[in-house]
Formats: sequence, C-alpha cells, structure tokens
Amino acid sequence: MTTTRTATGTTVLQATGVTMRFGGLTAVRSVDLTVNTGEIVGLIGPNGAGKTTFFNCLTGLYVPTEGTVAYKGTVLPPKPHLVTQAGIARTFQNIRLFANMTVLENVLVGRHTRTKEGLWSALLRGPGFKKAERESEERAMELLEFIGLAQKRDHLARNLPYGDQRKLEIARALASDPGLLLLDEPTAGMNPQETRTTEELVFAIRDQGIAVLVIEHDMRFIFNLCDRVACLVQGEKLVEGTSETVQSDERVVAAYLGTPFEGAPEDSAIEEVVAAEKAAHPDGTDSGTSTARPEGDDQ
Ligand SMILES: Nc1ncnc2c1ncn2[C@@H]1O[C@H](COP(=O)(O)OP(=O)(O)OP(=O)(O)O)[C@@H](O)[C@H]1O
Repeated sequence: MTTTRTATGTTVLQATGVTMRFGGLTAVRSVDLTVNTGEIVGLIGPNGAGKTTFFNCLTGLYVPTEGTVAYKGTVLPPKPHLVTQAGIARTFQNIRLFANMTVLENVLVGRHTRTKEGLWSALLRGPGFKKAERESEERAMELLEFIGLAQKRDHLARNLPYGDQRKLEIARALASDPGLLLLDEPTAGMNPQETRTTEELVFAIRDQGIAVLVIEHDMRFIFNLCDRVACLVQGEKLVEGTSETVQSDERVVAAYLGTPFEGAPEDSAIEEVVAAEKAAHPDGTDSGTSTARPEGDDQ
C-alpha cells in the first residue's frame, strides 16, 4: 500500500461551536473542528473527554444542544441516514457487524444509501434492480480486495478473526462512498501487527481521496498517522496542532497523567519525610507510612 500524501485543500468537515449537554452534564462544550481533503486528523483525550459524543453529534446520532456540522459547505440535518447520504461514514468503538451474514453481505448492507432502486423494483426483481444489484456486488468486491478480505467473501462475519472483523467494519463504511470517514478507536484490542496493518489501511484510504477523522487511545498510532491532532479534555478542545506540537504540549501530558491536586506536598517535602523515616528506623522496621493497601481495603 502506498503512503504518498495527496494535497490538502478544501474543507470537508466544519464543526462549529458543537455543544452537547445531557441534563446537567456538558459532555462537549463549544468545539470547533475542520477536516480538509487529503487530511488524517486525530481526536484524542482521556476517558470520558467527550470524543465519542462529539462523533455522535457529527453523524446525527445526537442532536447537538448548540452548534452546526457542515459537510462540504452544507449544514447537515442531524439525521444519521442523511449524514451518510451526504458523504460521512463511520465505524463504532464496539464492533457492530451483522454476525450471521457473510462478509460480502455485510458490505452490501453498507451500499444501500447509494442504490436508487425502490421497494417495488426490489420485490419485482426487474432489470433495473438486477443491474443495480450487480453493480453493488462489483463495488463490494472491489472494497473487499482493497482491505484484503476478498478470499473470505462467503465466510460468516462472526467466524472472522478479530482484526478482520475490524477491517470489515471499515469496508462496510467505505461502501457508502464517503468523502469523510470517522473511525472510533479502530485499533482497540489489536496486537501491534494488526495495528500496523490498520495504519497502512488508513493511509491507503486517505490516498483514495477520503479524508479521515480518527479517535484513538494508542498515541504512537495517532502521532504516526495524523497530519493534525486535536485534544479534548472534559468536553473542551484543549490543544490542536501537528503531532509534534500536541505530543510536546505540557497541558496534554498533564491531562493524561493527571495534574497534582491543590495542596499536594511537593517532591522535596516528600523526600524530607522519607529521609526522616529512614533515620528513625535504620533497620527497616515498619515506619507506619507504608503505601501498601491495608488488608480488607478493596477500593
Ligand atoms: N447518552 C448519554 N447520556 C448521558 N451521559 C452521557 C451519554 N453519553 C455520554 N455521556 C457522558 O458524556 C461524557 C463523555 O463521554 P464520551 O463517551 O463521549 O467520552 P469519550 O471521550 O469517548 O470516552 P472514552 O475514551 O472512554 O470512550 C461522559 O461523562 C459520559 O458519561
């Protein structure tokens, strides 16, 4: 697979002031984000930062409390099928395949937004329907070739190894011929080899002219892959920039590692206490300051 970059250019996705409240909880607060053609953009942030909620706002699963989502300059109505029809496809954090359908059938399901034949045409199986069916199957097979699952077209989805199931989800998303693909933790649960293959696959998707926005916790994957990275913390966009900028930003490091709480003793104070304890108990007997969990404390 090639990893040649295509030129970045026009704006594909423009999210403006997206806010999502659940009762008293603001899961996403006034987030702006753009993705341009030819780009792979990463969305990172600690657990509960609002990444998936933001994806759900982009794809019409949630109606944002405030803000707009535009695709190629047109503001999208918050309805998943209209968002897909417009040109945005996604995968989910947890695999959502049709387990008892074949690999090919799963991809064909993803084609339905691009087939124009209606109910009567399908029931009567007229020439128009048969032609559309043939074209859909050809496109589905092209996609299976692309992701390397053509040989397994007749396998049931549930019998595929985990890494192949994740690939199949991506093929199904690509079946709607999107201009923007949203990937929610595509490497979750993968071994390093599978992660590397996924990285190559995402580059290849980008090289086909599809912009990509990806949520991921694997920082090595994100920083290798992305042209730009945005970091959400507690629903707000904390930092956005190149991989180099974001990975060296102290606020991002602090958000992941946790900032010291107010009033926490400084390192020098801790060292003083430890030294005093050692002096009082040079033989190493119990100092009473052990950090071991007390028996029966299972918090
Ligand atoms: N449908 C919902 N109703 C109420 N609260 C929700 C709902 N969906 C998400 N939340 C809350 O919104 C916040 C953001 O959750 P979200 O799943 O978007 O975070 P995330 O960054 O994707 O986390 P993770 O990395 O763990 O997947 C969390 O506090 C979560 O509990």
